[in-house]
Amino acid sequence: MTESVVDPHAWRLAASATGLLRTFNDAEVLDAADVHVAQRLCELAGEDDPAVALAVACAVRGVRGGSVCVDLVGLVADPLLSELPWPEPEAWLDTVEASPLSTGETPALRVLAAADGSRLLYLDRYWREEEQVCDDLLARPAVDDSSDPAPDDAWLDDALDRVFEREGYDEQRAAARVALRHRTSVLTGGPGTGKTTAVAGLLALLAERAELDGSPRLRIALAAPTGKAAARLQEAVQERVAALPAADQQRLTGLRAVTLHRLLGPRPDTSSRFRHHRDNRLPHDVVVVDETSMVSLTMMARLLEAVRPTSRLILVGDPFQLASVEAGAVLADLVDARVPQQPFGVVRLETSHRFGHTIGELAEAVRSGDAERAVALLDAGAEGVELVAPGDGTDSAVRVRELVAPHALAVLRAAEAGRADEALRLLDQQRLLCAHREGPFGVRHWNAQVERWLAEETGEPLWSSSYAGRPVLVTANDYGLGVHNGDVGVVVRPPGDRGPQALRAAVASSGGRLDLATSRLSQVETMHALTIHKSQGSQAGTVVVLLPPPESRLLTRELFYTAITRAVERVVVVGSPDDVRAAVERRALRATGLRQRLTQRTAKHG
Ligand SMILES: Nc1ncnc2c1ncn2[C@@H]1O[C@H](COP(=O)(O)OP(=O)(O)OP(=O)(O)O)[C@@H](O)[C@H]1O
Repeated sequence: MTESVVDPHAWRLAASATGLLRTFNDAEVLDAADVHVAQRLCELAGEDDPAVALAVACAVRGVRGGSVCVDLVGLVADPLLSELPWPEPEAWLDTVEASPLSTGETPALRVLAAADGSRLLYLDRYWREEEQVCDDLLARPAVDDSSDPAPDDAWLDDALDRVFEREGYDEQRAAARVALRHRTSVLTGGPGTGKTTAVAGLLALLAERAELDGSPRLRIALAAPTGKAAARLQEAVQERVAALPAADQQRLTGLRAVTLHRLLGPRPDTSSRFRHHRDNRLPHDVVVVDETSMVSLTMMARLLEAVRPTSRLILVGDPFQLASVEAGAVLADLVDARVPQQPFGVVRLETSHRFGHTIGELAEAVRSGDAERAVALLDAGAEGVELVAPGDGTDSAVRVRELVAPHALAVLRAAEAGRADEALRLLDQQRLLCAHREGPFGVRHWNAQVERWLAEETGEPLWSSSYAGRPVLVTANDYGLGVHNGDVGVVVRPPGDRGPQALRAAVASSGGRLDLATSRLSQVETMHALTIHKSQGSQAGTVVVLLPPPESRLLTRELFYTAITRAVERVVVVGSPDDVRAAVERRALRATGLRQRLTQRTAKHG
């Protein structure tokens, strides 16, 4: 074994940092990148006050963590950071507001004075994008102000009964009524609450309404932030549409889902602008966006400027799941904004139709932050949930092996025998999820561990990194091959062929099973274990979640909720009750000002 000679923290140290920036960089509150951006901006504006440089660095740090702004007063009050020599926050903000960085012709810093008296500090780009999202949302007319006829009640009752079964679909019927009344609607709900079913029914109603009005056939866009999510949306919508009466199916033929990037039209010269924008709007009458929690502020700004004000925009998602990789939490902001004038409709579907009762209760306890209830449910070990805690009589590692190794072995046996469909089906029966990539609780460690177990069980070492039975996760879209980032597959030995070159990859793509030479799939990772982030949007029969110890800052309530809600039938949490409590109590909250802006602006005009 060779020791790593690279200090993992070295890249975080900014050699040029002095004074306050140095202190905060040494304390690992600021990264080298935060320091460098702050130094550069201050230099350009001729600002030499170290407190202003610290404020800029904190704003950059916020964006790195997914926030679009920073509440300096809240940051100073953070008990974990209380040892640091913070400036007095209110005076600090006054200094920042008076700085040439804020007062210049093209200010780099902006401060939003919220109605609750707080002041939020922004880098200019995010301030403008948030302002634009707020403006564009409020500029979209509510349906009642348009020339559309209000949906006639008698027609609507009949139509709702036709597209949603009479029994058990009241939530969806109510959601469709709200969405029909608004140009912009936000349709939220946890996993399996029937959001896609509601969307399919709603589209059928809109298509029929257009026909009754003598309008041309509706142009409908279906989009999602990632290729995988778009593929799932298409599959789910097609499935739900196929369950509608024939006339509705006719009106909704040929629906295709694409990524938001594709919808907006990528441009070869820039990755931040698109072919469709304010002066070249999208042609669609209805735009449905799924997995909206994963849409960043920047992407939402691009979308809203491209959608025609008169078209319908339906934003679908679960605001409690992980937010976008880039900064912003637009869906959560829209749901939480207290907007008196209702410029958009917000509906939440509550009843999950996917998983067992106890998983639903556990998910709800985690979502609402009730750590003791979550621990009690897991401890009771009722139908569908199990806690594997250290020191409860069984060795956790033994229990994890009991759960994981037979499943990996079953996949391997099917793959060795060339039974690709069976191997893929088995793969979806179970997932091992980790919060981390590296370290003893990380994906890399557990992938190697499962491979060791497989070698022990079969008595044959796995000589190569590609072997029959290797589960793989596709990590990049390849439109030529028809695979998407997030698709899963298994390496399979074709029946009767023992040659080492013969291995094929069976991939479960949205268009069905693909059979590819393993050499053509370059962007894949072994998937005996998967990060919770990458599992977002997928499901498995049983989910085994490995909790890191409480001091891990990665495992948050939102991450834990996402992990649990991947399970259809059973959740096994491996960790102590204290690990569970720590996960439920730690929030991945993002600072944004959109809800304040929306509330303030609608109150002003109300
Ligand atoms: N009201 C209902 N009564 C019974 N089953 C329903 C109802 N609504 C939806 N379902 C079923 O529940 C499952 C999940 O529905 P759907 O895919 O519409 O949910 P979703 O919220 O879009 O899920 P996802 O978590 O994938 O976003 C489907 O099998 C669907 O047929």
